[in-house]
Amino acid sequence: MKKVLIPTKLNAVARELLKDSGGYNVVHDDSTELKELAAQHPDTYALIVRSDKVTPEIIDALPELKVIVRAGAGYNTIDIRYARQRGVDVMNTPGANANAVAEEVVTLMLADARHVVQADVSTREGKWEKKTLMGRELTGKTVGIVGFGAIGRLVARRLAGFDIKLLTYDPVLSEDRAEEFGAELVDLPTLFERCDYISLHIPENDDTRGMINKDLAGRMKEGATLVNCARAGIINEDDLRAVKAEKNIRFLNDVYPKDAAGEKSVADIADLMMPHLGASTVEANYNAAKRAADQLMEYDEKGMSTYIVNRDVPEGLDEMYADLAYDLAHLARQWVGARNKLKMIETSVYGSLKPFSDWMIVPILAAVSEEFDRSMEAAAAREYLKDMGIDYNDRETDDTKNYGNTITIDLAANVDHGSLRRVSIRGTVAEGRLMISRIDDFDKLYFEPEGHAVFFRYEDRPGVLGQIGVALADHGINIDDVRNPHDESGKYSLAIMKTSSPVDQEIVDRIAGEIDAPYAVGITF
Ligand SMILES: NC(=O)c1ccc[n+]([C@@H]2O[C@H](COP(=O)([O-])OP(=O)(O)OC[C@H]3O[C@@H](n4cnc5c(N)ncnc54)[C@H](O)[C@@H]3O)[C@@H](O)[C@H]2O)c1
Ligand SMILES: O=C(O)CC[C@@H](O)C(=O)O
Repeated sequence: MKKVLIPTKLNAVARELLKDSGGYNVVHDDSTELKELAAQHPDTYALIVRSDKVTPEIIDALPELKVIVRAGAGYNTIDIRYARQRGVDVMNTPGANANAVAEEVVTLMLADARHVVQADVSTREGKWEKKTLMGRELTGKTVGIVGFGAIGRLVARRLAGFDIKLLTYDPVLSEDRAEEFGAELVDLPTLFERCDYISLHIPENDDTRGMINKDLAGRMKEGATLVNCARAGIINEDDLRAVKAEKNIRFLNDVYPKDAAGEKSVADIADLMMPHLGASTVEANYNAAKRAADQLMEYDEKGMSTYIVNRDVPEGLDEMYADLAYDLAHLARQWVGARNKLKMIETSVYGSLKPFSDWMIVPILAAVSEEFDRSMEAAAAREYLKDMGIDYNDRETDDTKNYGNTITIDLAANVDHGSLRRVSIRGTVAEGRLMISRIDDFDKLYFEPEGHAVFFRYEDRPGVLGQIGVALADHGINIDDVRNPHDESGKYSLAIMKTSSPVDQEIVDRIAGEIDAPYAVGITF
């Protein structure tokens, strides 16, 4: 029998279903540390967790481990890359607790608007504070939802009865799809400027960490409310602190860097705090537990699952080419504007990579969309593209061009006033290194996508490189490497500089303004 370890408070339905199937020996213990349990049960085959941290040490302590099931949505607590290295599949149960979170968001908004917590305390104290506890109504307000996935969409539906004006921002959402939910798709700054309530429903990852910064918080309306029932890391706490008092912002919070008792660093700026209770309803706990058990049994029956979030590259493909596709798409996404709505992806895959051209959409989509992970499947990627209204074309290629094993990725995204911004980037692997060989008309670049870099495309004239160098130096940024090719017409130049540290897009945009460069990107590979 396969041993399943459930080291967390999870509805007993998971344990019962697995036991009843006759194929599993289940250890369900929510009072012992995971580290200790791992030492006691080294023969564990499957681990079912909630927000428990699954580190390389835990994975190493379980040599028989084949699968980890996250009974929930966010899997930022699991080292999925290390799990892959160890041949361990990781699954989540997306959507199983979405309604619980959506209801928590509405609860927090209403509780704060009507001072429920203070009113209870003061009335119990014998006070009668009708004047100071004057509330506000949610009805008719403008609400912005950042991240229009399972939870974001449910928040929209649950709030519909309040006749709100709904705005949303999600880089992979089409206008039509947003409209189906009665939402207007806007860019992030607009959402922050126009909304009375803003609710965050995005995953925490390398791209979203610290995303809610001083610039965005500073755009909020006087007295507006920010709700975070997603992950703590997506808000730059100090930036929010800096603008909160000045703008009289309300901040309602469910999530923290660590899921544990003790002082909370946000306590001084949060107006309402919950101990990560978003998914903590009887119903959600049941749904997530049942889904975890069902998915595990289905995985064992079929030997695979569409819920795996850390799938590997296909057999026969050198993983470096998957990394190449990812890096090319990552740069292309910044080039067309990371926040602009993506409309089209086209690829040309040459040489021995051709058999994998279909699959390449996986790392490409992972690079351009936060919602997609490199471990997901190509079929899911195509489904996703359809859902998001993104055209995808894997072009016929002609090997007489002698491009060797190269990949070209073209992206197009909507910019302001409905026009499209396009870019075409080609790359290869040479001498065991990733190489970007072409960006639009700038050929033979042989630039290694590694570390931090800035790109400026401008009309060629003397002195521009110096200007960029001085501007970067003003911010304490050193230049490690410079390329400065001309395009085919000789009219435009591309300044590519590797830098000693990351360069904020804000600084890049400022320099771009100074040197009149319409295309300017700061990137970390
Ligand atoms: N408080 C809780 O208890 C609780 C419970 C469940 C989930 N969560 C958190 O909420 C997150 C969202 O959950 P979900 O089930 O809706 O996930 P989901 O994958 O269905 O939706 C996430 C959405 O965010 C969008 N997105 C990604 N990056 C973005 C960005 N930079 N800007 C705007 N949108 C972006 C994606 O395109 C996607 O549509 C989870 O990742 C998890 O961290 C918290
Ligand atoms: O399991 C929990 O209680 C929290 C889960 C939630 O944050 C999730 O990402 O699904």
